[in-house]
Amino acid sequence: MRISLSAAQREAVESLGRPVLVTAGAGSGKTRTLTAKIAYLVGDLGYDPRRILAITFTNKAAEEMKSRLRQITGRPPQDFPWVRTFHSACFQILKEYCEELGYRRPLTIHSEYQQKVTLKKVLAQLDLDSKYLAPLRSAISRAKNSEDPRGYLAQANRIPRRLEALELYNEILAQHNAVDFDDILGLTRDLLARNEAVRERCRHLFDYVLVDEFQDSNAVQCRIMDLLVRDGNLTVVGDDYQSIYQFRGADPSHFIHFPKTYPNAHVVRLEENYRSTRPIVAAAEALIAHNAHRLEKKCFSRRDGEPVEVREFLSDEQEALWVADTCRNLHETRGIPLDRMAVLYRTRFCSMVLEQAMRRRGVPYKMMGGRGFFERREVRDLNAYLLCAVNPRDDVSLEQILNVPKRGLGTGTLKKIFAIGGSGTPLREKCRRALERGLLSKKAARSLREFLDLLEELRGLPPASALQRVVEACGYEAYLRQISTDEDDFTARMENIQQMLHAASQAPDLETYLEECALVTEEQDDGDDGYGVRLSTFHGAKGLEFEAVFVIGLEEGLLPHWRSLGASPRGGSGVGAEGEEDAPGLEEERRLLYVAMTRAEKQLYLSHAKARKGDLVRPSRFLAELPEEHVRHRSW
Ligand SMILES: Nc1ncnc2c1ncn2[C@@H]1O[C@H](COP(=O)(O)OP(=O)(O)OP(=O)(O)O)[C@@H](O)[C@H]1O
Repeated sequence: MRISLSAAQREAVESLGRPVLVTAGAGSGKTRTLTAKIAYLVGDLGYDPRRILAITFTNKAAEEMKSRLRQITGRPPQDFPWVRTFHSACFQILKEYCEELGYRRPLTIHSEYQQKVTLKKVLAQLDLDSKYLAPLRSAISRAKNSEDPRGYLAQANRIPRRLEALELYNEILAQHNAVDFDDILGLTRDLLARNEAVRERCRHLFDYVLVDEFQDSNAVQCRIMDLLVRDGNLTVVGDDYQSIYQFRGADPSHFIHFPKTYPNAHVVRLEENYRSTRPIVAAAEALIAHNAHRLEKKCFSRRDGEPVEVREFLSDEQEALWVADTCRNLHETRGIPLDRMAVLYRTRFCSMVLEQAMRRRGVPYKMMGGRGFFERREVRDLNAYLLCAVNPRDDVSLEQILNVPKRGLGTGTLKKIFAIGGSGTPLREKCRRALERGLLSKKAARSLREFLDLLEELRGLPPASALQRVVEACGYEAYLRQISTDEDDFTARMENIQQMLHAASQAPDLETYLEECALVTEEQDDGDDGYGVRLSTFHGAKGLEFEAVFVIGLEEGLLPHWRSLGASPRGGSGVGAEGEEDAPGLEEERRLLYVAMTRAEKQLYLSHAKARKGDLVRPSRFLAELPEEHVRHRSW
């Protein structure tokens, strides 16, 4: 099968022999072009698909790309082992060479939960208030994604003793023979940069490198890419207008300066938008033109359509009811399926009023980006058993399940166990010593012995059997009944376990299963399934498209968000006269609105209320930047 391509898309596909930068607008077929290029390399030019590294933004996008490649080339997904996210690709390298960095095999990845538990311990050891947990976690994450982590952290002066905290945190990770999500990139960069033999071996793994969503790459990712590419065999694709992860360290300047970094680069522009109508594209273009930092391109659409509608409401409740009514109306009068409509908002709290309105009006809806699957309690608990089986030094996981479900190890018993040995003694060892020394009651000792034996037994089992064994041996179902709020909650949790069993049955061994879990932990659950209007944050809607889109809450303080401007919640102190605001922050907020607007194919509604959460608010300044000829204003 061949994909039909425009002349510009074909130019991007067939350009070889030097680095290619595809700078493209929203809905211009970026992913389509990248997939077509891989198919071209493999099908037309005879490249070995196993030697093509193609980086996607999410694991889901990697799966979609492989399934698309199967349709086009007829080759199964396992023929494309290097279609992966940056983290997943780097972890393949890191786990192979981890001994060079002083780790043992298997190297494990600490999840968000494990990271938080460890950081709480760090704060306690340094006598720091627990209020520093969130700021410390994000500062460490950003530091690890920068070129100079200690230098970066030194500036985060809101957090006392932060450099010591970083050191202690890294020490604990090393004791657990684990890395965190951000280390995966930083350590791979260090490995490739400092170890010439490893670098050469890794560079010769790939004949061609492609990167999707390049605008959201950070400094470390760009450096890794640079270290892996040979002979200019590189194509990056992206849209700097859609860079919305600066708060996480992404830096669109790598994209913007690509032609400077690679002076022989071939730049291809994809400017035709195949998704949205002309008024939508024109409105989004006019908005983004207010950003000073961007690569020039002229996006257009050939499809006619209705103007973008801007609505004003008295309150957020009124806005939400109108959205619910209009969704129903669009469904009944125009036949638009509810799951082809989306309501998008800047921050999560906006969804509460919306959900109430949807329920009142009986409009089915589906929240996107809820708690990630792997962060749910039952999933976390059961995986912790497997983590302990694989890594006897994973104290965080062991502590988590030592008495879950309850196995008669009371607080007194646990205290005795924890007191054995020094802080460097692994918890598993402490448990063993407690048994040897006969410190526990008969009942507690029997229970602990059974628990440790179970962990040993799990080691040798295939992943699905290991999970099943934990559920049975620990009476996990009965435990879930106790903690579930009602029958529906219990059923949902049991379904999650079924889902885990299915995922586990696809993995060849425990290590691979756990690695895959850890690598998707950071991704949001996208709520693909189920019928109903999609409710999502702007960030969660990245890459998606809907026939009708409602962008709500276009008010100062919410968009641009006060935090992005360095202001206070009510817009008071912090922001001075115009020009004093944080310009990069403001530009990122504008890009966020650009992303939200360009999700719409045919209908786009932008709305704001005069009062939100009971506070009086002003319309967003971005509304005044939209072109009058493509906008229709309506008030309540
Ligand atoms: N040459 C083409 N002919 C017809 N339709 C196309 C063409 N290229 C892309 N499309 C369609 O345009 C829509 C947008 O494509 P795609 O999702 O790949 O764009 P994108 O650039 O990744 O979008 P965004 O960055 O906004 O998420 C899709 O529905 C796709 O099928």
